[in-house]
Amino acid sequence: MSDTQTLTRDGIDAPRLDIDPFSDDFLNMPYPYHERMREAGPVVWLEPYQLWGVARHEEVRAGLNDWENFISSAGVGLANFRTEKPFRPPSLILEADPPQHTRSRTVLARVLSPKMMQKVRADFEKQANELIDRLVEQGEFDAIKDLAKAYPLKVFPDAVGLAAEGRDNLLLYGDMVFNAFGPRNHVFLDAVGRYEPVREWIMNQCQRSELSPDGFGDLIYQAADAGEIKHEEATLLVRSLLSAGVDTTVNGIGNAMYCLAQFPEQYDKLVANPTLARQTFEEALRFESPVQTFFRTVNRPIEFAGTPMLANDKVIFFLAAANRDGRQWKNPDVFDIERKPVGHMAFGSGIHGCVGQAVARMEGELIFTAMTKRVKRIEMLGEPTRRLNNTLRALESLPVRFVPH
Ligand code: HEM
Ligand SMILES: O=C(O)c1ccc(-c2ccccn2)cc1
Repeated sequence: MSDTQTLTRDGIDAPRLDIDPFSDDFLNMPYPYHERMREAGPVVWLEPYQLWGVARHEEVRAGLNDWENFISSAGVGLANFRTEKPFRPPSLILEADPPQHTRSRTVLARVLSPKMMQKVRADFEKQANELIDRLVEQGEFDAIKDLAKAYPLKVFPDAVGLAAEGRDNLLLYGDMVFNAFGPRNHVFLDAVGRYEPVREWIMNQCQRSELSPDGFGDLIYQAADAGEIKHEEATLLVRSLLSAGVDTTVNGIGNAMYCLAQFPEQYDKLVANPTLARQTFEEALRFESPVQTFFRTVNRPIEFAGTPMLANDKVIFFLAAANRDGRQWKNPDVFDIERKPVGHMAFGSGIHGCVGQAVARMEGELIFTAMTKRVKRIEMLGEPTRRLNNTLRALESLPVRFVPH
């Protein structure tokens, strides 16, 4: 056995690939690797981590919709909670299966419903308009720090009912949460150093006493008052909002800004037809998916896409690969805001499909609508820099100029 060859399992009835989806090379530029995995077959065996990879749209969708064979309660990262201590107390919604998941989902689905969005839409719209006004005034700025981070960090914690102080901690926490789904590589270790000081702060913000009345957070505690869930469960569900509700939209908006800055003819189309704002955000989610991957754990011996799998096997679903699968999309590698990217996997699919997607879509729609009214052209002033994360596709900086109408 050469020291480079990893110890691998017999009986793998699928193409074996020596691809490490958490290497810097993969995280910096995943698309060639996605292509290799899609072309190798519907399911591949990734040698470095000894796990299954699914990269084609059809099989990603099918796997995420089969929650009984591909479970979440053993963790949706590399770690198997049946054999390893989770890095934090498991989420009562993400890292849960029915019936626990069902109770949590019912509460969060109500709090984050399109009906609730109508209640906060005016605030989100006012903040979007004021922010874009300021950035047009400023002219040159960093589209990540001054726009993609600034907007979600203002509107979402406001809606949750958080105090104004210390909100940058939400970015440190989100970076940690999404790194923790991956291996303990340098990306994770760098993040865990920054996370220690904020762990306690995050849990304090989830206490009912810290949340303003009738915000999203307080509404979760009201569900506990009504006996739907326990009060200690409400605290963890507020943590879910803080874990998943910021770093995701920051990168959804950040990646969309990069798409519009890279392809100015697409921005021209948006300016000519601002009703395409929502669809533009959707196409950016497909083309440059903020959430690239996550896992499931095989619950019992099964055959999936013709491949036998064993209980406790880990399966990684490449959402971003599914979103550029030529079996599903015409010209998948083209950013085209006139495409209707229905069926993309950026929000997942099935019972765990993103419960916050109405919030995310509203943030995207309002920011890009505000921009089209004021900004004639977005000019890139230099190359962006990337923030490597085990799960998220994220930019660190993107220097741009807004040219007003
Ligand atoms: C562009 C922004 C967003 C993206 C790309 C995104 C993506 C996703 C994905 C892929 C999942 C599925 C995870 C799985 O199947 O294991 C998910 C679940 C979830 N998302 Fe989002 N999300 C976004 C914004 C949000 C926001 C704004 C919130 C909160 C307000 C949120 C809260 C959640 C929660 C609580 C879950 C777990 C749902 C469940 O397990 O039933 N997300 N999200
Ligand atoms: O309930 C939580 O704490 C939580 C919920 C959702 C996520 C997540 C995971 C993968 C993709 C998108 N969102 C993370 C954390």
